[in-house]
Amino acid sequence: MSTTHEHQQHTDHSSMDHDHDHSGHSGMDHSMHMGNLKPKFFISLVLTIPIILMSPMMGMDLPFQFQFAGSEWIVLILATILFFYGGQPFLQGAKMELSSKEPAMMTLISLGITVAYIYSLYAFVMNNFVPQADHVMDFFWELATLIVIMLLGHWVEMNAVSNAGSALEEMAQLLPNTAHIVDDNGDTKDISLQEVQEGQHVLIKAGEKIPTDGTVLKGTTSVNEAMVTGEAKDVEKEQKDTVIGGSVNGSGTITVEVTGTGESGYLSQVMTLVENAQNEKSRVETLSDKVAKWLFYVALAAGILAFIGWLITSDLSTAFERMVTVLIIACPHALGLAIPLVIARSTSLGAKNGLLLQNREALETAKSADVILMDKTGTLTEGNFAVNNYRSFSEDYTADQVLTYISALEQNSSHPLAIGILNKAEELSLDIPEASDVENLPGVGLKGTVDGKNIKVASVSYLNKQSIDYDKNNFDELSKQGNSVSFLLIDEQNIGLVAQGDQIKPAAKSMVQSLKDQNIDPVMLTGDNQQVAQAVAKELGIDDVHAELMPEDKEKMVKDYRDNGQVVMMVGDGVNDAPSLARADIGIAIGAGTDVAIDSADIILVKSDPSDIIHFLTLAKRTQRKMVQNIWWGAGYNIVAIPLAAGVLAPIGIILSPAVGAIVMSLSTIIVAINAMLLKID
Ligand SMILES: Nc1ncnc2c1ncn2[C@@H]1O[C@H](COP(=O)(O)OP(=O)(O)OP(=O)(O)O)[C@@H](O)[C@H]1O
Ligand SMILES: [Cu+]
Ligand SMILES: [Mg+2]
Repeated sequence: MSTTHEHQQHTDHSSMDHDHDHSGHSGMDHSMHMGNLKPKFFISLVLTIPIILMSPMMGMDLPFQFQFAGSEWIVLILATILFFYGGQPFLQGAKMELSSKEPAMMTLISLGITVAYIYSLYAFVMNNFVPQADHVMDFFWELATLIVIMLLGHWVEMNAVSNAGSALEEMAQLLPNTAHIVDDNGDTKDISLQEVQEGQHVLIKAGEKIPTDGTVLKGTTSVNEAMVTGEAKDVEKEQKDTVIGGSVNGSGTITVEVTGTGESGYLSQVMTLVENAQNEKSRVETLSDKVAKWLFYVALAAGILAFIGWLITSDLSTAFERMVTVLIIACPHALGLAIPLVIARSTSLGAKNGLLLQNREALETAKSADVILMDKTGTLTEGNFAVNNYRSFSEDYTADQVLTYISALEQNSSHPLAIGILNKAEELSLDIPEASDVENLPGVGLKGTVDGKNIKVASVSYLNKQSIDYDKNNFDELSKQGNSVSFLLIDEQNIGLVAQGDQIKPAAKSMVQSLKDQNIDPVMLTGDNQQVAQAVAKELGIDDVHAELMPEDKEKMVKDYRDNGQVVMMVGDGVNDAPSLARADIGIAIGAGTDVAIDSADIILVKSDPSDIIHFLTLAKRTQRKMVQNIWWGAGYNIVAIPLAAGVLAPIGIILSPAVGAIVMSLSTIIVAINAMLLKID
């Protein structure tokens, strides 16, 4: 069985709105209902100062402390306000966790502060109203500092998380508010971006932000797409080139026809993808919540054990004190942050560098990748076909007619080969008839009806399979020169061919080498003919080549490798790659590819640059390292603190107080947060 890929459609924009208000996406499970912790932290801090001054820490009077008649009442009142006001976010979080029967971090914190508060109330009553009782140590000092430090920690955490999420906000701000619409008379008028519709003509002046996706009708310019695709170099644009909403126009003035606005625009789609990727955090949350749940029981058990142990070796009140201390100290704060912060950072870092992570699991799987299957056309090569040769084998048709018939079918295709052919037809100003009943033959070509004739555009493997004759010498010569050859069949008769050449992407060769250096075997899979495949593979240094594959063959290759126990990455762009992308352990789609491929993939290379595969591997490696580091920093605190608080080292005089525990906890939290932010890709 393959892993199920539960991708949300990247075309689902229900969560998008025109105002690009993404304030609610930071998505930390328990922080969502915590409100603004900043004022809460500062008010709690002010309340805490008199408590620290007037209440003994762990029963010890510190030099700066003072007491006067009735001061214990002030401490009691302040601590009560602090408990209900400052502790409210945690208590509320715990209520939610408990009502869903999932005790986790908030429950642990609440357990700590509630136990501290109630125990201190008990101490207060005993010390003030039961004259003959022994003095009972209260925990007001600890209660106050715990709440303040906890608030600080969560405030920092939420800040860190919303910073990680701000890649989305940055993207949202790329779009201007208005667009200059050009009407049929050539007059321009400014309208708000929401009102712009597909098909309208928009004027973009030098230096302005480009408001929508579109195709250039008039003018030339260079455009900075860095904020959208991460491509640092300016991109030259002339007639027919596409521009992306959110990129910045350089020195020229252009008029574009709008092809995508608002929600259908590229930028919105990218934002939806990022959002989906970030929402996957909730799954990680539950994972760390699971750990917290486990810790909750450990803390309870440790508390009870400490109670029993101290009851045997000491007295009841010490036993209570120790138990309370253990429960106060068990807060797994940093642990809850360890993974989500890294994922959030990694996702936004990826997005800024042209890597969209649709499925974060890919970050973890990447470390064990054994083999990478790569599609040729559009992935390793540009997919920018140019017709080098076209001819007729039949006396009834001229070469131009062959091209005309082929073009009639290709008008209905978005395959890279189709675009090359149509460009040629246009160059020759051929008059192309309409085709009807056009059907895509995956891995083969197209079929349809033109002028009442049954027409097919087919690959050489189809001819071989159907035993249709062709001039092998001529075919070999063309394909050895690197041409992809498509035949025209009329009523299954071989009428002619068109041969087109493509260029290898400049970054492909070094990418292949770098994969080999990382011990990931590069394999090329292509639907194209054997000779072209060999030529490209040789150029790139790929030894393992499989050509003339049908989409299902590609998928089967992926399956075979996986059945062999290998972890498979698959990179592709076309409809024919979609099944293999979904089947692979890590599916990587080329951003310029088809929507189906993009929807099936775990990762999208926005810039369509093969070297971003290497960047992804680097990002994955670093993310993994940070996660492990952070889990140790987070759990390390608990591993050390719980037994210390329970009094394991009491025989040699070391006992952890709740206050010191809280300080260490905050330190480990800050380390985890900073460590996550230090994740870089270069
Ligand atoms: N629209 C089309 N026009 C002409 N030929 C086509 C078309 N679609 C497919 N073919 C033929 O079928 C073959 C296989 O196509 P397919 O899309 O599976 O792979 P490809 O794009 O050539 O290569 P790759 O798998 O490397 O992307 C092509 O090489 C071509 O001969
Ligand atoms: Cu905490
Ligand atoms: Mg392809």
